[in-house]
Amino acid sequence: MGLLRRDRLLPLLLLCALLAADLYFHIWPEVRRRGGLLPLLTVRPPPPCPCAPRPLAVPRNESRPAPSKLRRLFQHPLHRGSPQPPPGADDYLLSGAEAVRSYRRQVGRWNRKQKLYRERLNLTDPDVQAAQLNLQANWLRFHQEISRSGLYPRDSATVPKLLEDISSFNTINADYSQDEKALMGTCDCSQIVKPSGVHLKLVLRFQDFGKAMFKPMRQKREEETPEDVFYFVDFQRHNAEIAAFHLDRILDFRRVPPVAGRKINITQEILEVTENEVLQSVFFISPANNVCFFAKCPYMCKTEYAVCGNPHFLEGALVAFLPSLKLAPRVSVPNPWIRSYTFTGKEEWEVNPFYCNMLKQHYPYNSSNRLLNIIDMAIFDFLIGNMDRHHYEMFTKFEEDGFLIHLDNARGFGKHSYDEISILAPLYQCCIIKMSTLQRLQLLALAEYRLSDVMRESLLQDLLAPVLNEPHLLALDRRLQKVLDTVKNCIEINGEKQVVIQDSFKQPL
Ligand SMILES: Nc1ncnc2c1ncn2[C@@H]1O[C@H](COP(=O)(O)OP(=O)(O)OP(=O)(O)O)[C@@H](O)[C@H]1O
Ligand SMILES: [Mn+2]
Repeated sequence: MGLLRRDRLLPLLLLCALLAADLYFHIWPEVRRRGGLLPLLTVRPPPPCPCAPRPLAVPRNESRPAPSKLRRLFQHPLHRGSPQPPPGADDYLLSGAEAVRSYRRQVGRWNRKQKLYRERLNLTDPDVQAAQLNLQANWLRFHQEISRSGLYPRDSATVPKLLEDISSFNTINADYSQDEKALMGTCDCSQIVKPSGVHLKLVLRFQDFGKAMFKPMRQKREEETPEDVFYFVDFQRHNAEIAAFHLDRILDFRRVPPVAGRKINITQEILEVTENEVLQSVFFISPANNVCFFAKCPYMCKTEYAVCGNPHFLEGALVAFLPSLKLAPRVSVPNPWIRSYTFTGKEEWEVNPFYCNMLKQHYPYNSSNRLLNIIDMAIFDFLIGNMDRHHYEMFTKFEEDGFLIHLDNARGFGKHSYDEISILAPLYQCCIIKMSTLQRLQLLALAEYRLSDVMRESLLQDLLAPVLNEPHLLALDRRLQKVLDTVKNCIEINGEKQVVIQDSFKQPL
């Protein structure tokens, strides 16, 4: 036998043949295409020619990212609005000291409860540490920065960090939300703004003691809501929650709490951290070996209402939690343009062409910014295609003229090929709009700041990008044009002075 045995020689020959084939079919054509071997080895710039024109100030560079339309939009004077005085102590939702005291007590209660729970189950994991309140935590800053002007300041440095936290932090607890507990009779219902329908949403608590509402994926981005589905039985869409937050920020409303998308390991981040036995009991393994959980509800608890990981990971939206109702009470107000939640019913606004005139006679729509705020909300809902705005919430601290909180946008972005014009009823029936809103909408209709472009760019920041598919993005431009046409119509009939309302004196900070 020589140095190479036959059984070793064969693979070696095969390798040589493969290398030769690669050389012949791939490398050599490339060498020829580039004009010989030399350029492959040394890529030298051509010598400068003294007679050549000087390069332009901004040389064309393929790798340079396109200039950010979003950044330019946020810097535009019309988008920024007129300068406002900085908020005073009374303009903030929370008193800093009181909030910290309350959260400290909450952390103390949590640690005591944890200790009892662990003792009861004889759990002796040495790694478990008591929770601490970090005064620099982004969720706490977010709460402290809520003011009369909105849920966060215009140039908030906290929001991007908070989004990062909720899209990456480990959870230390998972539970049903208070409104779902109310349905099951396990909490004080008087504290609940509105007991709600049963969906698969959960409240997750993170390692820094912050909380977020988790709304899991129920419908893929590419699916459109079928024509025959009523809006009130339509799915909740996690991507709609994310996109609505970005749109709200682009419109500078700042009335939607920060939302981030994320893939959650439902076994580790929910099942293994929850102490709620009911929640533990709704987990199961599907025939395809995926971990799933279903909605626990008083009437229909079927596996058809389940969501599943793949096998553990499930996409969802995480909505940053607002301060508790105890710390910052909120009221829930029925939307005057509420829809009938039956198959055949009609509400008064649908049959009475003078509905707005009638409404304007009555508190609170007779003497405040409230009607203008409702119209902002209608424009927002029309853009996202949300017909499910039955109520809106407000912080009681900010009284009549406070901003409306646009919670729950999960029924938006259902149909991209259809525009539900009746969502704009508040606008075309009242024919008024805030000047600041109109100016921002007009900016977003210009090619330099096109709404679909800034939305596409903004949504790229999310882990679940692309959050919206192209048809939904393009629908935004089409709908924006319809809003502007509606305003134009109003102006033609009533005159600009009647329609476009200077709101800067009341415009939040
Ligand atoms: N980010 C949040 N922070 C604090 N509370 C919240 C938050 N999001 C929602 N809630 C509370 O939970 C309630 C239900 O939330 P949401 O509407 O998003 O869920 P839902 O399952 O669609 O409920 P519904 O059937 O009432 O529409 C809200 O009315 C609100 O009081
Ligand atoms: Mn809802």
